[in-house]
Amino acid sequence: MDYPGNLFVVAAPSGAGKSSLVKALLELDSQVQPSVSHTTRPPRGQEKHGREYFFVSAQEFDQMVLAGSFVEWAHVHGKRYGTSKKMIEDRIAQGADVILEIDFQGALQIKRIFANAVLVFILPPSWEELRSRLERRGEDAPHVIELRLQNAAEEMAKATEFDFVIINELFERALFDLKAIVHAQRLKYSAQRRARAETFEALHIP
Ligand SMILES: Nc1nc2c(ncn2[C@@H]2O[C@H](COP(=O)(O)OP(=O)(O)O)[C@@H](O)[C@H]2O)c(=O)[nH]1
Ligand SMILES: Nc1ncnc2c1ncn2[C@@H]1O[C@H](COP(=O)(O)OP(=O)(O)O)[C@@H](O)[C@H]1O
Repeated sequence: MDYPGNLFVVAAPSGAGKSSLVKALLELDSQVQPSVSHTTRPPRGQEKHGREYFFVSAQEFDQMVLAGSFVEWAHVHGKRYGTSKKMIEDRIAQGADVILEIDFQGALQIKRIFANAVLVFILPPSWEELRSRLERRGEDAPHVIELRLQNAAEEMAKATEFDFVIINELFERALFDLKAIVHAQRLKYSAQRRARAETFEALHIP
């Protein structure tokens, strides 16, 4: 499918820093809009319904699956998470750039549907640092942190299937890399559209 806006997908193991990086990007770049997913996991301390996620019951999630409302959805860390079709299609059709913060299963599904989507994987600098970031964040119970660390190895093995990998050691450096990817994709896409318009004009295709 071809839309005027770009689609960026950021995935990472829990605690690698993807939410912090995406939040910082959104503050710097008003052309990028977030996609707010639906989830069956409970909200954390400061999270608000409709801002970080739409927090829904398992039944509400089932209804959305049955209604075909998700462009992708997946089981992650024992809960379900999904991206609503309307949320992204409306925005990229209007020319906005949309960024999805989803897991690797969702990212690979998105790439099958939107071939132009740019997939970025965020890695932590080390296992020790990943654990200490999850502990310092202080939002998850110890057993939840253990489950997230157990899942991290399988998730990180998928990094090779992504278009870009960023190592989030120094935050500002990682943010610079993410901004550069967004900028490069915009330039590439606008050059492609210009070339196509010129070809159509030369061939007298309206
Ligand atoms: N497939 C899919 N994954 C999602 C979606 N929304 C969030 N996730 C992923 O679910 C995982 C857990 O997210 P969350 O509970 O917020 O924990 P965090 O990764 O520690 O911030 C992360 O890998 C998210 O990227 C979605 O709509 N679809
Ligand atoms: N480069 C970094 N150096 C040190 N701490 C970081 C860095 N990036 C993020 N953090 C911190 O690590 C914790 C996890 O980050 P978060 O963005 O919530 O990760 P994710 O969304 O990938 O689960 C947060 O407390 C965040 O402030």
